[in-house]
Amino acid sequence: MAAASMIKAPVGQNPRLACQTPARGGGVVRCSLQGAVVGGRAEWQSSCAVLSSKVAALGAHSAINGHVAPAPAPPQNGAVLDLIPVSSIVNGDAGDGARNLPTPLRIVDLSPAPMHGSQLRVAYQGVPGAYSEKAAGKAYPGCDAIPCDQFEVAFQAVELWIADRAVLPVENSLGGSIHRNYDLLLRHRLHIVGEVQLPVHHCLLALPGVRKECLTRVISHPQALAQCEHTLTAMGLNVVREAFDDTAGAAEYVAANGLRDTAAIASSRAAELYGMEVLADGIQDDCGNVTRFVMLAREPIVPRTDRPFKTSIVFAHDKEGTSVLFKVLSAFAFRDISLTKIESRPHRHRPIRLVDDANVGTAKHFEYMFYVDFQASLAEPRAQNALAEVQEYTSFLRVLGSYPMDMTPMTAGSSSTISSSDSSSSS
Ligand SMILES: O=C(O)C(=O)C[C@]1(C(=O)O)C=C[C@@H](O)C=C1
Repeated sequence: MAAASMIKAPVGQNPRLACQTPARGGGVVRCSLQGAVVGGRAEWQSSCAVLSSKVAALGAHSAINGHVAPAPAPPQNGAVLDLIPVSSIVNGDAGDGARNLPTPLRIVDLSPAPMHGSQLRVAYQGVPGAYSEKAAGKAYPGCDAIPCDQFEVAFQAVELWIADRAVLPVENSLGGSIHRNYDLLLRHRLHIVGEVQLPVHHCLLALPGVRKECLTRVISHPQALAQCEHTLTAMGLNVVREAFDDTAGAAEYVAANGLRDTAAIASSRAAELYGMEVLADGIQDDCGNVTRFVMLAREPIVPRTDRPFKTSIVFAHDKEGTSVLFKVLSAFAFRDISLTKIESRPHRHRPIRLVDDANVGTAKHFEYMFYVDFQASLAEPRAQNALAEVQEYTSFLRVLGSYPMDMTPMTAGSSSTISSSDSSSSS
């Protein structure tokens, strides 16, 4: 994996944000997989079927990224884009006279990649040595891993064709959900095309020669600090904890500034990269510490039924009471579809709802977006029927992706390669 220089967040306003945010202005939209407005149950089912066939057709056409259907190119100021392979012209399919014609531009030629090559470019948050970089390598062996200084930048790198995929953490077995990425999934239009689970093995790193007793501070990513909290206390260290953007970045910071009173929590690879010493190995509070990452792409993959799939959705409702959530969950329970995750996040545009004076006027309700992962493929009729039913109960529903489950056994320290339909075709 080659590492590029880090992509930084653009300074100033982001003109793309408005069109990337669904349900803007406080309203709720009814949308299908592609964000189109749809109506009742029958329409939902037919749009599922239409989408499946469209994606399948595109997938068959794709020569760029294996099973992932090619996305439309970003607007190119009137440039004409053509997916016809150059070889069909050069090989004479278009007649002798065509041999001297200029070669048509292809989508891949227009990519503003900093390291343009044949490898898949995968954006992750952090600097080399971060766990996210390792997850990118596990998801897409041999990829060009592109470091980004923020999660948001990794999303934009894919949207702007600087990267082909992003690999981002969404939950950890000790620290729980990484809420920022749930919010970003909703604000951006990328699709989840896979998941990868990474055992996370933390080390306490300090400059060579520094002893534990000299430490007054430990810095790391908040998730890493949370995952080591009990061990740090049990070690008897008299240190303050400070949050840093990412684990490897914390190690780099200590090394670059020659801080002899500060340790970083990071990987052993970060120790090697930044010339740090490992003071303690395996300091996570649980030896089975695992972080789940999702792989994101501009286009969805073709849902299949020949292997275990997971589907991720997000929904909101505007009806009073709690029965909506109960009904939604029952739509899966009645079809024997297991849920693997449920997460609620405050509704960005409707965080509080005031009840009017006639209803005493003091009650305030928080409103939520619900994220649910369930174990079924969107190609299965039971999943389509469950979603059709969910749509009847909700005011907003979006499918974030239907993708192969990471089935690798989670033994401590294991980092075997997964083979999803997306990753296996990309390396
Ligand atoms: O800081 C890193 O190394 C990361 O890759 C980020 C991150 C996270 O956001 O959860 C990833 C895995 C670990 O759980 C700790 C930190």
